[in-house]
Amino acid sequence: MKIAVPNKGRLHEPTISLLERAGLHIENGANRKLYADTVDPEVSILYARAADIPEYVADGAADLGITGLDQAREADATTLVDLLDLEFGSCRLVLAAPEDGEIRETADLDGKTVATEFPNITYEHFAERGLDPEIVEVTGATELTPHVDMADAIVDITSTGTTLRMNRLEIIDEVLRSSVRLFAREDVVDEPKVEQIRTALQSVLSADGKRYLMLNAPEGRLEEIREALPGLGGPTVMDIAGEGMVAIHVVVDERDVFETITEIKKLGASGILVTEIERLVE
Ligand SMILES: Nc1ncnc2c1ncn2[C@@H]1O[C@H](COP(=O)(O)OP(=O)(O)OP(=O)(O)O)[C@@H](O)[C@H]1O
Ligand SMILES: O=P(O)(O)OC[C@H]1O[C@H](OP(=O)(O)OP(=O)(O)O)[C@H](O)[C@@H]1O
Ligand SMILES: [Mg+2]
Repeated sequence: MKIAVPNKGRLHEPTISLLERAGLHIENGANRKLYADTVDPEVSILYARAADIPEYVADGAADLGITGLDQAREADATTLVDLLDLEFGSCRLVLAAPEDGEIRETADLDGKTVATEFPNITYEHFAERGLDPEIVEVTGATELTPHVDMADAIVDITSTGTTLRMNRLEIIDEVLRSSVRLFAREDVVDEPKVEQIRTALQSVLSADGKRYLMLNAPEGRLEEIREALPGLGGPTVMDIAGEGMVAIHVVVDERDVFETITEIKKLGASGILVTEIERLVE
């Protein structure tokens, strides 16, 4: 089983970190290598450009791929199945035009020129509305094109909005919301290894923002303490031999930790320990 992952750019680092946290440690993965092994002898890594990953998976060079939804849509790889939202690389593909210019809405672009790194998505967006602008494909610095008379508007990625603002462009329309996904080729979706990888990645996402709370409590106050714990599926309670005390373990949301601790201390809890959770399989 081969997973195609971004070899550079902003998606590289978070993808590697997620795989590591999921237990798929990468071995011999020195920079600029095309392939790397993982601790799982059945799983290897293929490094590729984010934009090429959908095609690599569709063509069989890899079986799974981690890249942005925008890239999968642009590649129009219809044999790809979106298995899991990995919840990073969140951005929007938007139609934007010069502030205070003539272009006020999407329809104003009929017969005009739109520059983009995403010609297929852009074409679809306008075609669905019965519009037919000229689409100019660029490979970067798209935001400059309206200022050098190359285009009347652009379709480009935005997240914080800084780049658009810096280039005095404003959003006319939203074309696509994107985030990084785990994609699989249709014919491998049912393989046990694919489900195993999906579950491992999911377990990292599930653990995010959660904490493991351990504490000791007088047995007599167990019910009150139980009520104060906003736990996932209820706490685990263990007897501490012969002391009239119980040990309680529970998973709580990170944002509830402070309030919960204050509450349970009042109820006689002691020896409270809070730890991070690496993975959580629900
Ligand atoms: N500003 C952003 N905020 C969030 N996600 C982004 C942003 N820009 C791009 N992305 C996501 O990251 C993906 C890849 O973008 P990135 O810039 O890392 O690669 P790239 O431009 O292809 O890199 P390179 O040109 O160096 O190969 C995009 O397809 C999109 O899904
Ligand atoms: O809304 P913002 O937070 O400003 O982000 C948007 C910018 O981010 C991306 O560029 P990137 O930084 O990847 O540079 P690149 O053009 O070299 O790919 C994208 O192409 C935009 O230019
Ligand atoms: Mg980029």
